[in-house]
Amino acid sequence: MSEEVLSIRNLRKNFGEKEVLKGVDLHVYRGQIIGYIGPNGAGKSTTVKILLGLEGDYSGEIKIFGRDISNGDISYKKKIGYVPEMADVYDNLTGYEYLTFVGELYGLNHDLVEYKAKGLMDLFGIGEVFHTRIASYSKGMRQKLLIISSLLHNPELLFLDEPINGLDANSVMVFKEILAELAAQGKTIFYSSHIMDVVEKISSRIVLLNDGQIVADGSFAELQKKQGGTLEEIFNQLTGFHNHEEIGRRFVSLVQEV
Ligand SMILES: Nc1ncnc2c1ncn2[C@@H]1O[C@H](COP(=O)(O)OP(=O)(O)OP(=O)(O)O)[C@@H](O)[C@H]1O
Repeated sequence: MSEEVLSIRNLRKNFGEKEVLKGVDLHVYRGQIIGYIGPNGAGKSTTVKILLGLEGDYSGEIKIFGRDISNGDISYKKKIGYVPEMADVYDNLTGYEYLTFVGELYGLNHDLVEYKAKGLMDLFGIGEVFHTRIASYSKGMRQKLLIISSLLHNPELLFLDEPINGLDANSVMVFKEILAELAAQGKTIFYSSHIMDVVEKISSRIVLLNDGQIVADGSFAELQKKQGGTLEEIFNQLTGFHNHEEIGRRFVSLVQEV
């Protein structure tokens, strides 16, 4: 087994009275692409925020790169990249200004960041807006900028929350290649999404969180062997959801009441 990058033991988290994470155990190894899925409100973002040190007050043990993250040493964050589901980018900056700012925060030399930022924007098809203000970027362009900013410092561990939001079909193909190549280079990727067919294709391992607990953990082939069907069907079965047709009918029926 290759190097353990992330280890979570009996992770529990409450918001007030509500227990949101109910004893999560997870061990992630170098080069894995983890598809981290689950219903709305299952606790996926909460897990990721705790791992990133953005949310505290949890119980259990978390080790990243072999070190307990509660020990006050935050140097592990230098080797992490993060694409949040929703991010405020600085609209008044240009792509160039934003990326060089982020790169320099990571301690990279200005010329190197500028070179990488321009090259990565060119490759992602947005090079022509390098010196244009972000305020005028389309949704997909902003998303590409976020992806690039998460990778400038060549992180070992990447957290991606709905990273393909707004990306067109061609860009999604490029992005899938980028993920496969990063994993082949030994990077570890934690990928949260509700787009099941993409998760099914890109993940080397799928972890399904339901109501604060892991209810499935394995490759798509392994899950399919146990449950059968597509990942969407496996998701429906394991989260006990069978009444979409009835809900859809009742929803439209209520819409029609005027
Ligand atoms: N800051 C907070 N204060 C109180 N409750 C919170 C807070 N953040 C999250 N929660 C609650 O914790 C639960 C898990 O939320 P979380 O955002 O982790 O879910 P998720 O699995 O990421 O959902 P989604 O798929 O909708 O993004 C929800 O019930 C949510 O209301």
